[in-house]
This record gives sequence, C-alpha cells and structure tokens, in this order.
Amino acid sequence: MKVGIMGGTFDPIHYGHLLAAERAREACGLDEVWFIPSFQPPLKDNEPNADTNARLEMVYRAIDFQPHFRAMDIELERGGTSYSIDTVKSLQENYPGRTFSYIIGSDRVNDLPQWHRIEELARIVAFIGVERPGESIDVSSLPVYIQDRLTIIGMPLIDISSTEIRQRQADKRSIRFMVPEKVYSFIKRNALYEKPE
Ligand SMILES: Nc1ncnc2c1ncn2[C@@H]1O[C@H](COP(=O)(O)OP(=O)(O)OP(=O)(O)O)[C@@H](O)[C@H]1O
Ligand SMILES: O=C(O)c1ccc[n+]([C@@H]2O[C@H](COP(=O)([O-])O)[C@@H](O)[C@H]2O)c1
Repeated sequence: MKVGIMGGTFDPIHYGHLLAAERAREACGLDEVWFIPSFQPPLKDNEPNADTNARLEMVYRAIDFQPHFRAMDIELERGGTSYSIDTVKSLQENYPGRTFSYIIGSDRVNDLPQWHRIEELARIVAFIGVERPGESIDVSSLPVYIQDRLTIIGMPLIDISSTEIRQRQADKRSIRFMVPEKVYSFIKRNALYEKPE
C-alpha cells in the first residue's frame, strides 16, 4: 500500500494543501494520503497561532468524507520539534507493509538539505514536490541523493497561504473560498486569528 504523508502546520489547513494532496495521490498512484499536523515545525521560528486541538479539528473537518484521506495526531501526541525522520520511523514500525512518500510544496523542497538527518530520511522515504507561487523548485541545486528520491508533479498554482488567511482574518477581510466551508465556520465560530479590539 502506497501512502503519501501531507505534513504541515495547518494553521489553518486550506485549499492549497488539499489540492496538492489530491494531485499527488492521482499522479503517483497513492492509495491514501495521511494528513499529519506538526506540533512544532522544525524550520519555523514562531509557534503555531491556533492551538493543537483547533489545528487538528480543522484538518478533520477539511477531509471529512474523503475516502482516501486520513488525519493522524502522532506529531501532536509526541510533542517537541516535529522532525520527519521520527515520524516516518514511527509510521514504518506501526504500519508495516506500507511505503511512504512526503508531499511537499516548493518552499519545503528547496530547504530539504536543511532537514534533520536528511540523508537517512531520504533513504527511507521518497518526496513528491508540487510548485506553489512565490518560489519555484530548483532541482539542480539539490544534492543528487535528494534528486534521486524526488518526483515533481504538476498542479495549478494556488496562491493561498495560511499566513495570508491569518492576516486577512485579523484585518476582518474575507477568507471565504480559501478554506473549505466547514473550516471557515470553525474559524468564525471560535474567532480564530482575530485581533483583540
Ligand atoms: N498553496 C500551496 N500550494 C502547494 N503547496 C502548499 C501550498 N500551501 C502550503 N503548501 C505545502 O503544504 C505543506 C504544509 O504547509 P503549511 O501548513 O506550512 O502551510 P503554509 O500555507 O505554507 O503556512 P504558513 O503561511 O503559515 O507558513 C508544505 O509542504 C507547503 O509547502
Ligand atoms: O524534519 C525536518 O527537519 C523538517 C523540516 C522542515 C519541514 N518538515 C516537515 O515538512 C512538513 C511541512 O512543513 P511546514 O513547516 O511547511 O509546515 C511538516 O510535516 C514538517 O514537519 C520537516
């Protein structure tokens, strides 16, 4: 069974994440995509804005009724810095018989050489890269051991980021149609990302 890992801060999850997962599933013949929210993403300086329960709940709402998508809380349960090497090793131990690939956007593809224990990680997992606006994938500057494990797939450029959603929400501008309706209603009901008056 082939599983794609869609890891992220998901603060909040948005249509860019969902389309990347779906196009990777189709292009690479993945049986399932597992969405794994990070507790603390390794290369981001700031702590996530929404708490872990809210970020996980938004992922559940976004993938509700999608037969090939699952959400897993293993990084939230583990706590600490969410290194992918720890996640993949734990998945391999707990779910034998699966092969895992990481689905990542162009910003993360380009910083793969900075990932924790990347040489070891690249031996046990493959990477599926998707373009996102603002940063194009520069395959030739990546070490060969990463290039060998990387497949770039096509996807329409979706110019949506969680940062922009948080900023729009703080500025009281519209975030409708940037996130699924059930995520939208959760953000509004819980006043996430709003600036205190
Ligand atoms: N619009 C998008 N198109 C393609 N891939 C995306 C898009 N947004 C995020 N990704 C990818 O999804 C993964 C998780 O992203 P993350 O949760 O950090 O979202 P983000 O929008 O980049 O968040 P932030 O703006 O808070 O940094 C990363 O691999 C990232 O490159
Ligand atoms: O393991 C690492 O060193 C590492 C460095 C950067 C990113 N990642 C993972 O890549 C995924 C996307 O990260 P981010 O910061 O864009 O949310 C998420 O699952 C992170 O844990 C992992």
